[in-house]
Amino acid sequence: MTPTAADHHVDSAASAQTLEARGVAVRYGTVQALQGVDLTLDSATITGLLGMNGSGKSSFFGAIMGTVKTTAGSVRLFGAAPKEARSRGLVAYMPQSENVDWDFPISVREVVMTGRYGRLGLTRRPHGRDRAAVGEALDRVGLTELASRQIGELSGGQRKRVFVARAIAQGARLLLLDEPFAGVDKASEATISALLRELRDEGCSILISTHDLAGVPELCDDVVLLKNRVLFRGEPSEALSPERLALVFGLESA
Ligand SMILES: Nc1ncnc2c1ncn2[C@@H]1O[C@H](COP(=O)(O)OP(=O)(O)OP(=O)(O)O)[C@@H](O)[C@H]1O
Repeated sequence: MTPTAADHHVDSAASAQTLEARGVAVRYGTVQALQGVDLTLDSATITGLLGMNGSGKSSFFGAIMGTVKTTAGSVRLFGAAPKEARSRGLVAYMPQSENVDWDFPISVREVVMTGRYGRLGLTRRPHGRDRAAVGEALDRVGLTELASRQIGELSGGQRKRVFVARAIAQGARLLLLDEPFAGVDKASEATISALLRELRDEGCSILISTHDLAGVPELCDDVVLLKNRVLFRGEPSEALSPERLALVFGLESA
């Protein structure tokens, strides 16, 4: 088969660093949410982003997606600017549940199809291959039977799985998950964690903000401790030492 321009993009993306953030700063009026944040991510890793409320986790996700304005520094995804990486479908974002309008009249299948929008062209009319990709993604996260439901008619864990399915349908290579386990029961958390590990093993890089410290050693390969800047980056066992937790959360232990 003759290589296409799209293939060339994917090839060049494969050779570049998944994420390269240098000196990122975000400021809202007088609030300095992030300052001097450096972070690189490789493919095929799950990285936990830990920090207390207000430490800048969501702002960092926004800076990576290019939806929050940075006041200093640079972000490259697969060698491209955030907006370009987004338009190429390389990066997917799962927002915190409270930032989603669950009453919006849209079905599970339609939300997952939005992951294909970048490929649909101006008419936004799905082709057979788009419907097949959505069907496979729904199947993979176990939501096939609920595909026609309005998104508000799902449990907390099912709602999270819709976003994982959307990222799969999109073919994203970097997943940014903001609190994927909030409002999720233990069984659903285990299902979602297993799915994320599978995606990691297929080469995806996954950055997860979570307050669920107990689940971090099993899920994450690597941990970043954030307090408006990166305080620590390394193995979960080192990140979760009592001294480091005290520094970041003011806690004695996990
Ligand atoms: N739109 C905004 N306008 C003004 N200040 C903001 C805005 N968004 C965030 N902030 C402030 O920036 C800082 C970082 O917020 P951010 O939401 O990035 O933290 P977070 O670590 O994601 O918090 P949480 O764990 O509560 O979600 C906080 O002090 C917050 O109050």
